[in-house]
Amino acid sequence: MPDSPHRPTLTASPDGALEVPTLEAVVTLEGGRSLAAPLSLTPLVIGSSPECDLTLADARVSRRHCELVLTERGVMLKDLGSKNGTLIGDVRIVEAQLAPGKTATIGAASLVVREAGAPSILPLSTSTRFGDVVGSTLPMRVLFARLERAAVTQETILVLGESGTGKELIARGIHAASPRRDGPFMVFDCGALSPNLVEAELFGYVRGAFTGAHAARAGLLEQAEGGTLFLDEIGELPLDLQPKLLRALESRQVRRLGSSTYKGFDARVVAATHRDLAGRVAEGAFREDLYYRLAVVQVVVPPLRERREDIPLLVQRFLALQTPPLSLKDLPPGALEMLRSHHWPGNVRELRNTVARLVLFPDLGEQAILKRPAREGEGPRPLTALPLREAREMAVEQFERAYISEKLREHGGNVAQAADAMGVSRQLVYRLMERYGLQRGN
Ligand SMILES: Nc1ncnc2c1ncn2[C@@H]1O[C@H](COP(=O)(O)OP(=O)(O)OP(=O)(O)O)[C@@H](O)[C@H]1O
Repeated sequence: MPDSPHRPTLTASPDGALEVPTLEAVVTLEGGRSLAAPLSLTPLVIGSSPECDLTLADARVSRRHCELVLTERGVMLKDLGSKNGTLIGDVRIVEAQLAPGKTATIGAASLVVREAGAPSILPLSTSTRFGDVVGSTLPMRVLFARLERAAVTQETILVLGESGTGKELIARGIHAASPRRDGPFMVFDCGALSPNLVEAELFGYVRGAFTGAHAARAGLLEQAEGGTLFLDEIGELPLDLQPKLLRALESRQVRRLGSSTYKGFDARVVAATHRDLAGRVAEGAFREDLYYRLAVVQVVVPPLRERREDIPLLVQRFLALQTPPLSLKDLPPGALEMLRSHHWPGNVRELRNTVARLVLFPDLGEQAILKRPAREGEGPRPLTALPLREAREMAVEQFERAYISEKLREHGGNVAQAADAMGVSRQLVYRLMERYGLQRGN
């Protein structure tokens, strides 16, 4: 099929559906052989690693070299920090539009996008929110439509997306939109505890099951009876516990630690991770059978930089939550533009914190975005200007940042030792370091 003369983008039809052009990425290798893969709303990763969507056996191609994704702005090509770069013409790009017919170069291979059939139609939510999750861009409304349908069922849902994109908020939204809304909503971070504690926490134990088990205790699967259990960072679940969780999900029964009998439970599981779980399966770090069991419905939350048009709506929401409620006109001049143009590696969480800082310190300007420890004088007094929930979250963040920095310093930057001293897993420390922009030497 010939390349379309127009730029292929996503278009919403008046009846609330999204028309998605059917496109494929075609890579032509040095010897003339070509490989093709379909493009969708989720990124297509190209690289030399076998877990990529398109694998190129070329020494000049990095393991995860670049990715292509269909957006409202057209097909976007993004370099993933490759060693030898992704080029359009002679220009090494970080992120650029790849119009049909234009050629990009990766190692010795060329990459083009072409139409591969009639457009398909995806359901699109008519709402710009799902629970407390707000978003008006097309990928978010496609996501909301899937969530609306899946929430009312009993199916397990796997939520994928970078840190701070709102995965936990989505899980809360699923619970609130489900027939289980009057039951409990419980959260468990699979990477926060040491492996033996994870098992006791999830499955429970009988009295005397281990030293310190003075009384029997129900695990979270039982505690979430009639409600929803949100398993955050499921990718960190220790490998040896994975068959046990799979068995529990399939049989709807748990066996407490130290017990020989199984007991039924009635909790719906929503799991999330910021990791590429399929990649973890390929590496052997996550069991394939559990992955498929969890991903009965799989949704991907796009990073904020891929839906910048949502920024004003999100900012509006965070301002409206202030006491007294504020609006966009209360922001310092130029602030919205500055917020729109930032890259947001910490996604919506970083945006929310930046808005809170701008409200507290309107003179900060661009500095409001910088990740830095709180300055002298940015203590408890101004936090009272925020609503309780946000003030509490900011206080916790300030505390965690200072606490982790201090522990890392005490242990000469050794994450394993610092994690031991804090009584948490190494993965959690790495995650928090990433969240707060901390380095071992900070
Ligand atoms: N679309 C959204 N609308 C409104 N608030 C949002 C949205 N997305 C995220 N937030 C807010 O951003 C913050 C981070 O969201 P959340 O904790 O759900 O992210 P996450 O993806 O689970 O992060 P992590 O992977 O680090 O656990 C929360 O305060 C949440 O309320």
